[in-house]
Amino acid sequence: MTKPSRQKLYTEQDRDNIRWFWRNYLKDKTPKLFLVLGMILIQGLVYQQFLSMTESGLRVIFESGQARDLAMVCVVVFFLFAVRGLMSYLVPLVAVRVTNQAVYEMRRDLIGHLMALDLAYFERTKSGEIIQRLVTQTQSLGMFVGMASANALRDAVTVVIVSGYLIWKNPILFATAVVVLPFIIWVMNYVSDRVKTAQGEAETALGNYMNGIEETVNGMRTVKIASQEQVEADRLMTGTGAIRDLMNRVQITQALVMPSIDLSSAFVYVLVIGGGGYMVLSPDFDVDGAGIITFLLGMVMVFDPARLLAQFFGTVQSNLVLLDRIRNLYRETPTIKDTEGATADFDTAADITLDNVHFAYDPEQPLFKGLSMTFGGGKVSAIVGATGSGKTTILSLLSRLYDVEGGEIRFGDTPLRELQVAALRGAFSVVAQDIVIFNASIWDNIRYVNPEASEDQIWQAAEDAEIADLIRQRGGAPVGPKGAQLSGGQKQRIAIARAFLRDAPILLLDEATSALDQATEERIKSALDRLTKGKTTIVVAHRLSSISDADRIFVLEAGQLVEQGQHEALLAENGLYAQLYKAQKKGYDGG
Ligand SMILES: Nc1ncnc2c1ncn2[C@@H]1O[C@H](COP(=O)(O)OP(=O)(O)OP(=O)(O)O)[C@@H](O)[C@H]1O
Repeated sequence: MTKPSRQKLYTEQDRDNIRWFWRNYLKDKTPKLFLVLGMILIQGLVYQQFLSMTESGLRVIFESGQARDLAMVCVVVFFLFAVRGLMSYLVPLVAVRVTNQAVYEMRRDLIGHLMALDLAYFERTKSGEIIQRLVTQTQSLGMFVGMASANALRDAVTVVIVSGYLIWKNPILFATAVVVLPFIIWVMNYVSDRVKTAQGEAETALGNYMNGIEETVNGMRTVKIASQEQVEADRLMTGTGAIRDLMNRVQITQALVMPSIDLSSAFVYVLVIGGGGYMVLSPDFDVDGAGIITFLLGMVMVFDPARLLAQFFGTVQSNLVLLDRIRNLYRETPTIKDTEGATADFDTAADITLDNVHFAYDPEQPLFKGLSMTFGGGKVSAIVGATGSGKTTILSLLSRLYDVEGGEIRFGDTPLRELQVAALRGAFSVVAQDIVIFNASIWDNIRYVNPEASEDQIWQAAEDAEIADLIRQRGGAPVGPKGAQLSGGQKQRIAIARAFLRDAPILLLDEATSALDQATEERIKSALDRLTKGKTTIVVAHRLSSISDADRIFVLEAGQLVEQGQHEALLAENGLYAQLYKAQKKGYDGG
């Protein structure tokens, strides 16, 4: 039976992550890092010189030398510490810039990478997790790399230089003093190991917690109407509790470091005083009182940085976890991107054909198993069908929010995959079901799709979408997060105004007028007719009366095209379309 293997402290993955971090965020800062290193070396040397001066000073005292010599020693010691003080100021000054620049670059790259990822990634990843990476994890990691590492390096240099000096002065005494080293190493290993596991769990818990906050805040309307405030509060509190327990675990484990070091230092001092005292008293050793006092002082100087260094190694593990989490995001790669030789040049007025298209969100439940249909260029096509039949998905496939898994979509003769993604999407105006409204003025919300548009063009788009009066009323007031201060119909009119303003050659209208009252819909319809003129338009609508004059109507049922044709012909066929139409008509007539 094999022993369960202990988690390795530095896995190959960690090493790879560190190399990646170095290459991307530190390598170009090498001159600054060398500057920091140089200043840190000076700090270490100051301690060594201080020890040597102290020993001389003590000898002056013990061996009743000149008071002038003593004054000289005092001046030099003061000067040495002034130099160390200056370095202590300059090191963070440089290190802070390195840190903040690294955080900035990390965030810049993460944002860039995030923007390139497929929509599918955002549909399966909790937003809390993304926020956490962009906000807290990058910050902590940057702080660690910049400040914490500079401090650790200073401590390490101090430990090495002062220890080196002590070994040179008295190797036997030094050897006696370091017998506690294996114990310290064991404690550090134990702590690091546990911290690493707990930190990983704590990060996950924190991500869930942030996500919970996001969901609750966004869903506050539903939460309140359903009187679920307590349930939501409890859910968040469960997350908070988990974080508290995990952070306790991390920090309590880390707290083991200090007492073990204190205890070890006590051991060391006793050994040095006992052993050193014996050496002074014994004629076999050439050691005097000044030498021993200086040695003890040296040990004190080593212990503090050693203790900080030990603590630092505790935090290395948690930061390796953070580094891996951030790196993980880069392991997500976009699949929807320009293929080699992709063209921006295609006939936007051509027929759009779905040829034997296969697609599944979930491999277990394929949605389209060989769907074929052609949307006439410059014509109005409508897609109807029961909810969940795949109407919106067709629109998403046309704009390559997802890729088809089989078959092909073509614009004229050009396959969709051979088009540059940006050029393809630039050819569409979309009024989607889930309208995204930003917390800015209505005006800015409309302009979003075409920042270059002139004031007149924006007013015209607003007039066409019947939202101009509201702009005049509200002025520049922001509309609340996600447009919370607007009605559903007002949001829809902003979306329609955007479509007017964008004026792209292909128009996708997904339930574009569903939230409007019949009177407004009628008014907007004539504007929409103007908008769709000469454009390839694809309309998804539940209200069949709104699409009855479409050039072609496609009827979908569970991902399959069951009927197609014009309104009158479909009614005459007396199939699914006729059934849906009659049912709706009966509903409207109140019969
Ligand atoms: N992002 C997604 N991830 C997984 N499944 C999805 C996703 N979007 C839609 N689906 C599923 O795919 C099917 C088709 O969805 P689609 O939105 O295309 O339907 P629809 O006909 O537009 O419906 P509705 O009329 O309700 O808007 C549904 O069963 C839906 O649950």
